[in-house]
Amino acid sequence: MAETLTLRDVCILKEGMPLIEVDRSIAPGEVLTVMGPSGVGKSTLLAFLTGTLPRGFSGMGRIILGDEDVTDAPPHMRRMGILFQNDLLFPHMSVGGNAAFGLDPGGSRAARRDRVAEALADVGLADFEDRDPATLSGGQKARVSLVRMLLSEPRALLLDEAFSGLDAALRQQIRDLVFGRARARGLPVVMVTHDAEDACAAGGPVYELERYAG
Ligand SMILES: Nc1ncnc2c1ncn2[C@@H]1O[C@H](COP(=O)(O)OP(=O)(O)OP(=O)(O)O)[C@@H](O)[C@H]1O
Repeated sequence: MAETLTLRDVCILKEGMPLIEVDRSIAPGEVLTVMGPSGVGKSTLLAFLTGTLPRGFSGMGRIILGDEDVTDAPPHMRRMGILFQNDLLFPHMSVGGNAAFGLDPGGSRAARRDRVAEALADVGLADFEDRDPATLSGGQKARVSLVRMLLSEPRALLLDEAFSGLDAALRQQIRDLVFGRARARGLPVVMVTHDAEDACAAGGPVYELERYAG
C-alpha cells in the first residue's frame, strides 16, 4: 500500500495559543525530517498524527492518508506506526510474543507463528522467537521493535528520536534497515531527530520547526 501522507494547514495549539504550523506532503517511501529546538513541538506533532495529543493541546487542519481523511479517526484506526528512543519490549513475553503483539489477531495460530518467524528472519533474527527480550543486545531489541511495528501493517511510519539510544555504527545499521523497509513498502516517514547524520541519511526534505511568531 503506497500512500502519500498530507498534513494540510495543520496548526497545533497549546492552551489555546498556536505552537506549530505544518503544511506538507510526504510521498510513499519519502522521509520528512523534522528538526528544531528542544520544546518547539516536534513530539507534539507526532502525537497529533497518532491522535494522542495530551490534555491542553488541540489541533486544526487535516491529516490525509492516500485519499482518506483520518483527522477524526481514533488512534487505533489510523495505522500510524511509531518507534521511540529505547522502545520498550514487554519483559514478560518472548521475542516472538512481542513481535506478534503487532499482528492482527485474526488467522490461525500456525499462520501467525509463520508470519512472526518470517518477519524476524527478515531483520536477521531467525530462530529468536523463544528468546527472553532481556537477553538481547540493544540492536537486537531495536530490530524486534521494528518487526512488531511492521507486523501491525502501518500506513505511515513515525520516528521519535528512534535511533538515539544506539552507538554510531549500530545507529547507521538500524537506520538503514528502517529506511529500507519503509522504502520497500512505500511508507511515508516523518522522522523527528536532533542528529544531522540522521537527516542526511534520510535523503529527504528537512523541515525546521520554529517557535510560532504569530
Ligand atoms: N504532556 C504534556 N503536557 C503539557 N505540556 C507538554 C506535554 N508534553 C509536552 N509539553 C510541552 O509542549 C511543548 C512541546 O513539547 P514537545 O515534547 O513536542 O517538544 P520537542 O520539540 O519534541 O522537544 P524535545 O526536542 O526536547 O524532545 C513544550 O513546551 C513542552 O514542555
